[in-house]
Amino acid sequence: MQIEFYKYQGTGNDFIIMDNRDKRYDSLTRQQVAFLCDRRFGIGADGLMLLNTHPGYDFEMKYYNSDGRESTMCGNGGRCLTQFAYDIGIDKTSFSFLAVDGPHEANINEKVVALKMNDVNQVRHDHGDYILNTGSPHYVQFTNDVMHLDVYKKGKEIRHNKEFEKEGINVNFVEQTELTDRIIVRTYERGVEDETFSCGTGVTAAALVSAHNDSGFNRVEVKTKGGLLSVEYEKKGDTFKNIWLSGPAVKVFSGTIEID
Ligand SMILES: N[C@@H](CCC[C@H](N)C(=O)O)C(=O)O
Repeated sequence: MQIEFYKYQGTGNDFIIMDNRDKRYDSLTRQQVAFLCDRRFGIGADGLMLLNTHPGYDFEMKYYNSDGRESTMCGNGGRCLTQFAYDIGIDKTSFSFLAVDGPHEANINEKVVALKMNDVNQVRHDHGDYILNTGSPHYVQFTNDVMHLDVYKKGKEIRHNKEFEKEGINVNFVEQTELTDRIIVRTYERGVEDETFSCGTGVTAAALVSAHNDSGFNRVEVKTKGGLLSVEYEKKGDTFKNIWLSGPAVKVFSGTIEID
């Protein structure tokens, strides 16, 4: 089968995207997705997305991790897919799309793609660390000197501990900088089973638990290995709403590939 693909990245979190409005890629197998995402034998990416149609929405997002399995919400993926929708002619600046965790809004403004995330109503406190779901499950641990941390080793340990082994969890290491509204985040992603350059739902989780205003509006700037994102939200206790994740989403290249 010949595949027409597009490669996008959002702060270095990279994705293969396929236009599936005519359903031609409906029967992709787990092995085929894993092959396409393989950085040596395939195209190479952290994940793969199909842009599907869905009544009442501009499009539907289907997301697979690089291990070939369909997974939960991907924040950078949602931002890249919105830019892709615009690039293929869905000519809007405000989109509404359906993802695995429900409806999302997204806006494009001067090369910044902003994605509205679902409200978060629960944060679990775990020995000074945090566990929360921002569309995907996240573990957040604060640390010093995050750029020198062995994220692969430490992230893998937490992801595979008894509690998380079966479902998996994404693990974020966060450094609070001297500026109250700026943090640095590095993430070990389940399903990639490695550190990625950025993780949108992870950055969101880290920004929520880094609030500098406990009752009201917050804006947190987040530095990742692949660039800068920002997260805006309203906080009341452990509930968060009007959460917007914003940053660049860029087309890298497109092409065709033959797969068995
Ligand atoms: N890179 C993503 C998260 C993708 C899903 C994650 N690997 C999982 O399976 O939970 C993002 O930008 O949010």
